[in-house]
Amino acid sequence: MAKGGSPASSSKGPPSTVANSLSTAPSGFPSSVSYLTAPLPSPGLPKPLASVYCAPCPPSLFPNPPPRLAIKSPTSPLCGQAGLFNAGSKAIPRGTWIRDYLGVVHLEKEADSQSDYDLSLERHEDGEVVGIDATKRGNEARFVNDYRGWAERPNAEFQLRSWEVKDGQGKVVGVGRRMAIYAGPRGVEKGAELCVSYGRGFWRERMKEGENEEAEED
Ligand SMILES: C[S@@+](CC[C@H](N)C(=O)[O-])C[C@H]1O[C@@H](n2cnc3c(N)ncnc32)[C@H](O)[C@@H]1O
Repeated sequence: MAKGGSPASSSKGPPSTVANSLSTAPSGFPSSVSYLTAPLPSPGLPKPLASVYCAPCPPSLFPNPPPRLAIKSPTSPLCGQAGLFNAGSKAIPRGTWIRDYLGVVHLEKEADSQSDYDLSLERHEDGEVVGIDATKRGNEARFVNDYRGWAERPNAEFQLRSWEVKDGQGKVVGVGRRMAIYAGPRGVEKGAELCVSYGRGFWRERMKEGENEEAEED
């Protein structure tokens, strides 16, 4: 559902209130889903990958303070579902980091093909695809809907976010990577529902599943 990009950060950052304000679930977060503040590794995820994709992000390395969000009934006609809204007092400016997409990080062979909350984090040169699934554990990012069918265009986008942790001598002692939601080129208006593009591949798979189900019913 997501593609990569890569705003890397290494030293500059907002005040440490960022980590605190991300530590509690926003209003509307379902009690049936465990609220995460950092991704979790699946049982089969090799340790070197877990150290990159699941390490907590040092508070000083978040790109900006997290905008206020709410989970509510969506603008779109998605019956009984929820969407993610800008609940702040202003528009979210273009390029603002909004949230990391948190969930269980896994290899492709562990992917749940029925999941509505699984996205591709990164494809490695050896062909291995690392995914992240927020079905049972995640954060508010799991509620972002696709723009198709109800909005003219996405107002937000998925991008890969990377950081480096350095020691006192400037030597890199750790790296981290997350799939994150950023405000799109026109920003996100006050009160607006956030929407992204999941990518055509996501919907193509859905259509195939629908066709298979219909064929089974015939
Ligand atoms: C990551 S979840 C998004 C949050 C979801 N609305 C919820 O309430 O949990 C992805 C699922 O939302 C639904 N969805 C998101 N955007 C949609 C759209 N534009 N049209 C139809 N269904 C959509 C689909 O069922 C999709 O599998």
